[in-house]
Amino acid sequence: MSPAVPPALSLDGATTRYGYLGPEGTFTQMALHAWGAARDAVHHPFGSVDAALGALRSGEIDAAMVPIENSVEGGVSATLDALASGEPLVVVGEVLVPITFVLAARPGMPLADVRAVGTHSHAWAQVRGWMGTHLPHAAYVPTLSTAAAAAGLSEDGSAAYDAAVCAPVAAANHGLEVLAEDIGDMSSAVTRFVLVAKPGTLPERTGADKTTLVLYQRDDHPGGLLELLEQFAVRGINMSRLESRPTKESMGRYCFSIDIEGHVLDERVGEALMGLKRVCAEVRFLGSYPRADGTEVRVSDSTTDESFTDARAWLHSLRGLPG
Ligand SMILES: O=C(O)C(=O)C[C@]1(C(=O)O)C=C[C@@H](O)C=C1
Repeated sequence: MSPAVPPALSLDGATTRYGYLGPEGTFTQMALHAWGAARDAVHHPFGSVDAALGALRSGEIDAAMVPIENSVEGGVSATLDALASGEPLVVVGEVLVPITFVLAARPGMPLADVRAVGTHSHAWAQVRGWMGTHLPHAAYVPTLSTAAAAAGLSEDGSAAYDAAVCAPVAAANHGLEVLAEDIGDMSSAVTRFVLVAKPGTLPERTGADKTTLVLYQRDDHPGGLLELLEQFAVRGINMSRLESRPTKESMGRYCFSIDIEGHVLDERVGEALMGLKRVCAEVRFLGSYPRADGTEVRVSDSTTDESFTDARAWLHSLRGLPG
């Protein structure tokens, strides 16, 4: 799978300070390498998504690579929630990384003796079937990342688990022995990562773009979600992700985290955003950026830029205004 081609950003490769969910050996670090971040740039590992995005907000780093969505387990709540509130941040690019897990332990540990396994919650969800078959009695110990689980085994022997589910590179980095390879339940598993920056960086329109939004409703009423979605439907905009997340203010209050196909500079996307601005309590624009898979957006004749500008010129003529 080919990684995203970095767009023209004001993030200059050699001097950019990149943060990522670490430590070394995470899938997130692989995403940063696949993005093409210059090896001589600063690559700063953080212990959590919140810590990486916090450092971005405080100006300690210029951009952060974080996981947002996995093809097996779905959205990464820590990322969705950190982007949905607080000081605004924007996505400037995405990377897709194929996910392959190994089960690794200190040298000499037989598989039959593994009583507890440490890993990231998203990784555990992707190996549940394998664990049920091969280690049905093993307890699960959550760690902040898959590489943190591997690192824990190589430390002073105090880890609360005997084996880690991690990337092959993390096992190698820590001198661990691989007890089993390719233990993911879905061999096609992919995680989507986003490079996040402060607002002010708008990647160029490529014709193969995505826009990410978080929508807050004014109130709860029949057809409320339909009212939001029809803004896309009537303008021929395809949605590629929709998730509801609690606003955390009270029970039953949700916001909607959405990816649509297209760029904020596309007329149809701009018109949809204006429609949402009218009907929502808040529209949080989380960026327009090139799709990692490069698939061009299919646009019907009635929703091209030209059809919108023609219609606007026609309205202006009815109003006696210049085109
Ligand atoms: O723990 C890691 O290695 C990560 O990069 C995090 C993460 C995730 O949040 O989904 C990334 C990819 C895998 O799906 C499992 C864990």
